Amino acid sequence: MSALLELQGLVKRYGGLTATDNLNLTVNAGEIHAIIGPNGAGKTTLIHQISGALASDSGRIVFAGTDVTRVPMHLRVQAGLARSYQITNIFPRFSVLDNLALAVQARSGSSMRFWRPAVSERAMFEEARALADRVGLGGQVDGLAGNLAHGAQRQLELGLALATRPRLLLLDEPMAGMGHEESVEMIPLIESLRPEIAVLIIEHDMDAVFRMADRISVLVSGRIIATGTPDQIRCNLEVKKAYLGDELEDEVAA
Ligand SMILES: Nc1ncnc2c1ncn2[C@@H]1O[C@H](COP(=O)(O)OP(=O)(O)OP(=O)(O)O)[C@@H](O)[C@H]1O
Repeated sequence: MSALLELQGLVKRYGGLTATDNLNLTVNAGEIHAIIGPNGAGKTTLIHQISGALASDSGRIVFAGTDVTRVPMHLRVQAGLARSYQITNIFPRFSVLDNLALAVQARSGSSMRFWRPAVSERAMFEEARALADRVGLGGQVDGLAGNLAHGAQRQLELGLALATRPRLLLLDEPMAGMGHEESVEMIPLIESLRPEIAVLIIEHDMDAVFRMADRISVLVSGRIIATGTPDQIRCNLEVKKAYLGDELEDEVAA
């Protein structure tokens, strides 16, 4: 597998606190790579740095062979590095289909081409419909986005991110606030992105992480202490000592 994203010696400081501490990480094309770690380990900070929402103090972020460390967020999105939400927000009073169509238009539109639509309206809605099907909302395209259940809204956010045609999707706790049934629907959806789209996911639901991930990296105090397959991480003594311990044995009994 080839490296799609490489983080080299990445650092982020908040005053005297080093939240990302000389961090190295590789995400391969087409893999689902999960980052787990205790509260305050630096997971959200890291996702912000990769997406471009937060500037890094030092180190390099290389995406698809290009150094994007100083590249603004919208250009990272155009290059195929997208984050689930915060790319396009849901318009609650628009239908599911219209939300997706707008996201398609946002991707294909360009300020240099404002005098004519970048894609025909028909093509735009066809793509929006295909995206709705892909994220399991094919039966709800006419409903208002604001009326969707919580889990379905997360599915729509995923659809909006897919409208950017990412090569790497950053997912920050996609199952947060979901009930068991909603999580169970989300897992195959994320798995279905592979191998076309690589996924870097932060998720507290250990059961979901250990089911889905090809590889897991464990983040403690801003440093990756281990990277490996779910089985390797499950058996890693340093990981058990530093973080997972009994919690992992209870939740992810092999
Ligand atoms: N804007 C900020 N200013 C100062 N310190 C911050 C800021 N954001 C985060 N921190 C600190 O940086 C460290 C890493 O925080 P971060 O939110 O990235 O961790 P996390 O692993 O995502 O935590 P959680 O699992 O609880 O969401 C923590 O000690 C946190 O208190």
